Amino acid sequence: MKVFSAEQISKIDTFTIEHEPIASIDLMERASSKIYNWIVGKFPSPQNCKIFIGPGNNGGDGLAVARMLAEKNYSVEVFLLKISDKIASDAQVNLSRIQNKKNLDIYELTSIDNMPWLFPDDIVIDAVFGSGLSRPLSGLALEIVNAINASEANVVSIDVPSGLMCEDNSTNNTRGIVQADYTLSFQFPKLAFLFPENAKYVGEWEVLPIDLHQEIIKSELTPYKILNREFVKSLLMPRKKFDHKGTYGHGLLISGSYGKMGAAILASRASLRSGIGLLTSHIPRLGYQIMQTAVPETMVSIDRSDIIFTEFPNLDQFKAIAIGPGIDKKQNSYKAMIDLLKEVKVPMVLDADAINIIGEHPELKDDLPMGCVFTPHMKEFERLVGKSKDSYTRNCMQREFAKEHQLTLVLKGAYTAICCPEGSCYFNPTGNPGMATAGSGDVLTGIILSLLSQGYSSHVAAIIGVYLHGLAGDLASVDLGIEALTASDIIDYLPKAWLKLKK
Ligand SMILES: NC(=O)C1=CN([C@@H]2O[C@H](COP(=O)(O)OP(=O)(O)OC[C@H]3O[C@@H](n4cnc5c(N)ncnc54)[C@H](OP(=O)(O)O)[C@@H]3O)[C@@H](O)[C@H]2O)[C@@H](O)CC1
Ligand SMILES: Nc1ncnc2c1ncn2[C@@H]1O[C@H](COP(=O)(O)OP(=O)(O)O)[C@@H](O)[C@H]1O
Ligand SMILES: [K+]
Repeated sequence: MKVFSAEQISKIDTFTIEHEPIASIDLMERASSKIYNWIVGKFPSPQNCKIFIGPGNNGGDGLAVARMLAEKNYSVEVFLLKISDKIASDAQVNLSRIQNKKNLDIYELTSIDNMPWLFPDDIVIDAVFGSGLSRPLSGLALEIVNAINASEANVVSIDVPSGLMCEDNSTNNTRGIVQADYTLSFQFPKLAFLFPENAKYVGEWEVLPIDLHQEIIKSELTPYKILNREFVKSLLMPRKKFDHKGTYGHGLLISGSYGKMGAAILASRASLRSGIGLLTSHIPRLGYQIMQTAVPETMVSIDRSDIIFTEFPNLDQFKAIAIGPGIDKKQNSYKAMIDLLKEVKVPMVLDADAINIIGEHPELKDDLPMGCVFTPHMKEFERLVGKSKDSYTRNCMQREFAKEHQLTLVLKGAYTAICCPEGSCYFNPTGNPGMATAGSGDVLTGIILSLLSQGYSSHVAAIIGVYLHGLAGDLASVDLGIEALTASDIIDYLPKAWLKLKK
């Protein structure tokens, strides 16, 4: 699913009106009826609805929803915010359509002193500002938003929580944004919904399709997309009857150190559960018996060091290499990394301490081989790329870094973002907070190594890997719950995740 900017959404809106064609008031009616249906589905018995209306088309939607709910015997109070002399023309039409309606009262809000009391079981519908917000809230709008946030009512925001910019909130007034329980976004999610600091404003969000014109949706370009199963499935390469293990490549996994052999085992097991032909796990000497016992399917390459990574085997035989899970960042490991980066000629995944080593020795960024995939979590990202004060800025830095160094940069978390060398950014919808547990990142590294070894290109391996990893976590959480989930469970559910992805 594409994620467009507010400016693009307005363009798509205009194109739809001209080319469907449909009158703008009828498009507003179509959009509003989707909101109405959702509200009636969520709150089926008629309740008190307090609807706050701004001067633009978002307010127009709120007025149309008010009429529909009143006709369904909900008790509706409409509050018109007097913050502008202008009112959008379709909003004006919808205002005239609710005059003298049964179950519906209209009030003008000229000052915060007229603010109604909001009861916990009220449904507050926030139709103050949508995608046309042009500046941070101030004055009456700000006071009303604060009063809504101070209440315990159920808050449903139409299209966007009022006060939230659709993309960049780096200079916004964060105290002037509605904290919705539910946000119902027309046709597409907004980029801002995918950033952690905005979760408290957006609440649970849903996309309501309103049949905007497919032609422009297809042709309009955006760097931002949210992954879905159909797209990820379309990237899979079929396995053929006469394929053999050589077909699916030989991967080298450099992982583990004293006290962190578990990372090596998790990554190795995940790799083998993701279709790799042959796997060699390079580990410090102390891990030999552990690895041979825990993961009999892998071959083992032993470092001369008992406890850390200091050397690597001949690389000629490997189709892809992963380095990082549990390796630590001792001086000799850093030295071995320098040599490794010089010698590698195949795609490579760098995770955990491999990223930290590069963060501490930025000159290594100039030696990165083609086709690298980096998989940092937030802290590792900061060490590699730098600090940022908000997620939008971080995402811009991420895209820039991927372009500058021609690599795939995966920033892990909820809605993991995968930035590709040519500038696109995919957000992953699978996964859950149960995966916020030790070792789950090691599992992802193993999966991506496996896909690279099978011949998937770097960004495709990252996309499939991240989606599959989250899907396995989701399937595991259905059976096991969130609290008890471990990284090993994610591996155990990879078979089911593959089946579900290919279904
Ligand atoms: N996507 C679609 O296809 C469809 C979209 N639809 C709906 O349209 C919505 C977008 O409508 P919209 O463009 O009229 O903008 P909206 O957010 O209502 O407000 C703009 C007004 O607010 C004002 N204003 C802005 N910031 C302000 C501030 N801080 N403080 C005070 N005032 C401020 C601004 O004034 P100005 O910036 O010019 O001073 C202008 O008057 C969209 O979210 C969705 O709900 C559906 O109806 C149909 C299909
Ligand atoms: N709340 C969440 N929602 C979705 N995925 C999550 C969530 N928390 C963590 N994850 C996923 O779990 C993995 C955690 O990786 P990481 O932090 O590197 O763990 P570790 O270092 O312990 O292996 C990432 O793939 C991340 O996307
Ligand atoms: K709104």
